[in-house]
Amino acid sequence: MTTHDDYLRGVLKGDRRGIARAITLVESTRPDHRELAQRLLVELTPHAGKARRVGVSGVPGVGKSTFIEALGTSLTARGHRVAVLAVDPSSKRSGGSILGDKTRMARLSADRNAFIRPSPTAGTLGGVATATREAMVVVEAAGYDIVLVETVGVGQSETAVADMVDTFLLLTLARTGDQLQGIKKGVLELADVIAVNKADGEHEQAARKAASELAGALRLLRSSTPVLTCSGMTGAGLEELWIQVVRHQEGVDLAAKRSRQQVEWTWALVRDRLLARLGEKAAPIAPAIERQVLDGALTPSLAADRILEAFLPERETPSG
Ligand SMILES: Nc1nc2c(ncn2[C@@H]2O[C@H](COP(=O)(O)OP(=O)(O)OP(=O)(O)O)[C@@H](O)[C@H]2O)c(=O)[nH]1
Repeated sequence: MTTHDDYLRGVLKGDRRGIARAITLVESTRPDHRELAQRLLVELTPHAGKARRVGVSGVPGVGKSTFIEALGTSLTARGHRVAVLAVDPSSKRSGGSILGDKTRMARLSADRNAFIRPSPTAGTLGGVATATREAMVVVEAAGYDIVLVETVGVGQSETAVADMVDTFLLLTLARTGDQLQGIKKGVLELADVIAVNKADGEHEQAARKAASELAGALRLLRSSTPVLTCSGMTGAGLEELWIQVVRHQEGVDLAAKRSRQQVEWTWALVRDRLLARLGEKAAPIAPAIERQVLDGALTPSLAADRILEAFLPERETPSG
């Protein structure tokens, strides 16, 4: 049986197998594992926090794997240690699109200064995001000084990733017509740096034009988010892009941003767990109450009180 000290030593030694085992532990939902994981995280935390944390987002097909492989190898070539984590609540880990999948980043996964971990499969976004945040503590304590967190450009996972990184990078593609139309507005607000990817060969001109249009549109929105072009395939623009990432981090109060993220994360966990427990407690009475609402015997407001009464020992609900 692996003890607390084994996990701790494995991670601090920076040994890949030890890191992988510790991440498996923090991803586990078994109560005894959770307890061991939290003890481990408390001890690892003082060793963590020294990495640059960068989120990488973009719709499927934008070229994230190729991009991360190219950026990651250029960073390890400059002496960095790069960890790639992922948040993809839909991942099944058996075929299909699994973020952070090693087979999609063959060069980087063979690089001894890189560590790639696919998205945990815990199910809910909250669960997956929590496991990834905890994995970030593990890889940082193990000495990785750059953490790239990949996410799919769909659903709420981008917000979850933006909440755990210092800089959120949005990859997009050149499109004809209105550049903003193809990008969800909320995601634009999350982005600290935007890059029009696949700016190579015959696409290069279109990518440049798209980037300048997008920059113009952002200026109208009073945003100063830098917009660049790059190519994961040729490596063009990656150096300038990394300069912008570093510049962004130098321009914000990182300590304050991370403190805010920790507190927000705490409350997000409270909400998640409260809802989960409420769901468990309410499960036996829920069908009957729902039926009464549908029959008109209960108003939704009274029904909500009934459900909360099953959860709270005494009537402490804020409503009426
Ligand atoms: N021309 C060009 N093609 C690229 C570039 N990057 C990726 N591609 C191609 O675009 C397709 C998708 O690239 P992937 O790197 O797998 O990325 P993705 O589709 O975002 O996929 P996931 O990482 O699975 O989300 C592949 O056919 C790549 O060969 C690039 O910089 N230039």
